[in-house]
Amino acid sequence: MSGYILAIDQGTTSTRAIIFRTGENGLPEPVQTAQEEFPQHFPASGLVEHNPEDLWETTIRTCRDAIAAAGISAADLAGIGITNQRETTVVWDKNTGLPVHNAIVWQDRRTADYCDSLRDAGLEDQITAKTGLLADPYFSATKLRWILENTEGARDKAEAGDLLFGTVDTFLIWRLTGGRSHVTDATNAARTMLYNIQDGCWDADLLKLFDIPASMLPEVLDCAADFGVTGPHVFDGTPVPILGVAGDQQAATVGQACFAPGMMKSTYGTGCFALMNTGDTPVLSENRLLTTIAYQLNGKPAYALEGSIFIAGAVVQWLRDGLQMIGDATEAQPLAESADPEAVLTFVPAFTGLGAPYWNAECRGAIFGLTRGSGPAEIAQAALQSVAFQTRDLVQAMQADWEGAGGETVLRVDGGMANSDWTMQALANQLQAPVDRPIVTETTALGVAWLAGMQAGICPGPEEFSQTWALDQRFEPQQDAAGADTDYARWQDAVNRLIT
Ligand SMILES: Nc1ncnc2c1ncn2[C@@H]1O[C@H](COP(=O)(O)OP(=O)(O)O)[C@@H](O)[C@H]1O
Ligand SMILES: O=P(O)(O)OC[C@H](O)CO
Repeated sequence: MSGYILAIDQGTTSTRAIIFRTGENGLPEPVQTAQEEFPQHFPASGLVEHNPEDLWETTIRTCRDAIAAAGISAADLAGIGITNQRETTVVWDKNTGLPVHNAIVWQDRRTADYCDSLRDAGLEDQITAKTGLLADPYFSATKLRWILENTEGARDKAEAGDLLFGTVDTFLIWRLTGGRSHVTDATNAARTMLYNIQDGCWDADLLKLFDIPASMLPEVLDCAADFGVTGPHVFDGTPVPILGVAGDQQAATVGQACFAPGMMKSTYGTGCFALMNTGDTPVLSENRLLTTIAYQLNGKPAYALEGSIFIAGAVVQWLRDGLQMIGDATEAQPLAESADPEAVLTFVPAFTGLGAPYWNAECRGAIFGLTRGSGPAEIAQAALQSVAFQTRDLVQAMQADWEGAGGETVLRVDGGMANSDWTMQALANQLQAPVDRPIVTETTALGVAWLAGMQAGICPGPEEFSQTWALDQRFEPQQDAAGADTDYARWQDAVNRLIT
């Protein structure tokens, strides 16, 4: 059966709407994309906010633009899939529909001191056992608590049942359905630090710990489910069902067809997120990785180990916007290739601290080894190489954590920065393992389009879908292991200097 699916990918720096057409083989193929960047707000060092109205308006505009550009109408859509930047926290008044504060973005570190106090009080182990996460400002719970504590009148309104909480998927669905659906999926819930991934429910102890009224929380559904139907305000009166939802990194895991335990993907967008499927058992990390839900179908969660790096493509954005060394992200690679081969700069892009496996919220970025000869090319090369070193940190931690990660590791890559061949080659060199880039690198949107298509009955099940995954290019290691280790030791030394 064929049909059209609209995938909404609400990311950290831009919103995309992509129309997929599902052909006879069941593979949703992208036919049109509309994309809009929106403003980032940095009220102070380490603070990152989005205006929720920007998230909503770019969503609506890109959806309408993509539908028009594809030459179809909303009535042709079998369903909508939504994937989103995770953890970012929105609180709104259910009576007015208006947010009470800007969205606090996943990168925001304002609750670092509070997280330190949780650790000092010995509460991190309990949090990890229940949620698979660490006591870090990254996750929604402490951001939500901060909004209730610091926004005038919010606590009282929340206690009275007037405020709703959501990650970005939930906020968009609430708006799309005209306030009729207050829902999320298990993958987004798993990033809040309020959801018990072992028991599959909001955790009463954690709600008490963070002082969050249960009435604020959305209902948690599978990734392929009936999330609601768009109201008449969205597509000129045509109702379209929302049938698939997953956090963007989990959607990419699905889009990369990492359905078997041991399969791993890494997505290079603003940050970098590596997820390894560990099957139906949550593997608790001993190396400061996260345990999360990769996807949940028919009430059954598949778990993953996750390594989260806060700055990957964002380092290229900094070369472009901060240093104005390049005019476009695609110029980073040719610039890096022109670097002096003898230069050994080491760039630790800890602009908002370091994520896995270090979890240091206070440290900030640094470039080591600068000489009079260091210029834009050498800095660009070190910036791209930092992504390879950070991924090696994660992959090594996964291998140490779980025996299922042994054997030959093949990393499937995607996201904007995966388009840089130089970076992907540096990655294969550091991992001493192949790196596979698929033809469709819009895996995030693909994953959620497939989830929605499966729920609509126009896409096949996981097995058939995984057979449609197609390789664009495999990067094999070209550097010997000793050389790669020497480079990596330089990185480790640089990180140690920053965090000790
Ligand atoms: N050819 C390229 N080389 C290096 N970095 C790139 C390239 N193309 C895109 N990027 C980087 O990838 C990121 C965009 O990727 P994308 O997957 O759209 O991210 P997000 O969903 O986080 O907004 C940007 O940070 C950009 O700097
Ligand atoms: O917007 P992205 O693609 O950088 O993804 C953000 C992550 O979901 C944050 O956990």
